[in-house]
Amino acid sequence: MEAASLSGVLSYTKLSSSNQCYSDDRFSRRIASFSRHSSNGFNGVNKPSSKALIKGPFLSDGLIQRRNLHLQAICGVGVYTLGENDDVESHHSHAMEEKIGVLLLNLRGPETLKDVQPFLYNLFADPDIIWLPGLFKLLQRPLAKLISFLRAPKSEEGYAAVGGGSPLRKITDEQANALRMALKAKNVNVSVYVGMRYWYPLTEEAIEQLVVLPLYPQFSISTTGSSIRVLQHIFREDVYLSRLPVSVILSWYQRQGYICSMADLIKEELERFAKPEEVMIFFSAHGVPDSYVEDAGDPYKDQMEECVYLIMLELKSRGIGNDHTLAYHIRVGPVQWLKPYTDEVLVELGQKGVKSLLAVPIETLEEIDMEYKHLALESGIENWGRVPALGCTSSFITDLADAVVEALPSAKALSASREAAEETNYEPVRYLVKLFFCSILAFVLLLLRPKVVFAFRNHLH
Ligand SMILES: C=CC1=C(C)c2cc3[nH]c(cc4nc(cc5[nH]c(cc1n2)c(C)c5CCC(=O)O)C(CCC(=O)O)=C4C)c(C)c3C=C
Ligand SMILES: [Fe+2]
Repeated sequence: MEAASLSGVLSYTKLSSSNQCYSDDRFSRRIASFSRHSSNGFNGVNKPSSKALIKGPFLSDGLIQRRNLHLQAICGVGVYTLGENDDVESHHSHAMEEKIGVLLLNLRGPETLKDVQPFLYNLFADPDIIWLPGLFKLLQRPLAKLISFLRAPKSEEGYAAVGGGSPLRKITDEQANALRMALKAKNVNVSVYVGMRYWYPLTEEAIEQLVVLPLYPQFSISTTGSSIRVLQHIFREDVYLSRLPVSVILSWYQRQGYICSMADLIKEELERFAKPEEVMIFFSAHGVPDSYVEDAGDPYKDQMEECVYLIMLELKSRGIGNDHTLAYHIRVGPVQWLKPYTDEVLVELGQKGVKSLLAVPIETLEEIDMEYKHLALESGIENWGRVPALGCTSSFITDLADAVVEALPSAKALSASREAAEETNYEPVRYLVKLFFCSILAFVLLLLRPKVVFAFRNHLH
């Protein structure tokens, strides 16, 4: 298992659809609601921290070298904590007796169609999602606005087809509850938090140790990485949090429990076909731009390929030797994304005479069923099946609970106090220069708007 401590849980706050102002780069504004599933059944929202972050509104990260360093720091093998202050004692003993919190990180999709554009804005305003070079970074927010408006109609169509909103929040809440129960069954009493907003209940409840569990099996800079980065900043702001022993589970795609649960689901769905042995197993994963992998060393592609290999190995050990393919969906903007692309592969498979196909989505993207099923059937595939999401499958949740227990001994304070962080990060002159350039560029962009809109529209649709 790969694990580390904090730094980005909050991008799930960032991706919140409910309030566009969270996209403001000040982390304090990103702290919105967060819900808790604890033994006493409380599930509430608290007011935001009054301790706003003092950092300048533009984060200084973004350079590829820095990203590489960041990745080196957080992609180690084994349970690893990101504590920056080596003086802080690591807590290896009595973990079970301490008051433990588990923080689940997941993307919070738009809950209604009205939320789609603000959700997209928050997503594109994230410097870990859209990387702009040099001074172009100053355009992040105006560009995010523009792209979100252009992309919104296509996204809305997708969400309208699945009931008008993302099911992720509900699924994550259910998983939180199931995980708490699974840990209780192992005699580990925890409070499980979802989303990571309003950090203060942790303080109020005197949580003594925290495990951060992103609900992404594979690590990517744009998901777990982004979240961890933001979380780390937030923790620096608070004396209590900066000392809290924390471990982060960076990825869990290779865990036996996850692999076996996926194999179980695939086997079950294969059996529904008239000739299971002739079915092509089609893994479809969310894409990332090529540059994430090529230039910044994002391990996502390698981890995805290894994950598919392990699932197929498990199936083979059960006597299932079907053909399989891995492709990537979601492309945004005029850059190369991981290939092969799901839509292209489906057409090719149909043309090659594949008649039966079982889609295995690695994330809960409902468009697999809508858009891609339609495309597959049009391309000559006759029998379509789809593996359901793992959701609260008990073998899967039990394995996540084991992952939490295994991560406990490695918890270590995040530390690096706010004062220290400010010294290194708060640069008022730099901030003012950026603000100045940003205003000019935003103004120019507004003047050019019709042309820019036209150019982007061609790429986005
Ligand atoms: C713009 C770039 C994007 C990157 C990079 C990216 C990485 C990434 N995302 C997920 C998981 C999910 N993404 C989801 C929706 C979604 N993602 C993007 C863009 C990027 N994602 C967009 C524009 C959207 C909205 C849908 C659309 O317009 O097509 C979802 C679905 C959430 C839901 O509402 O249910 C998930 C899950 C991963 C794992 C990842 C990097 C590996
Ligand atoms: Fe995405």
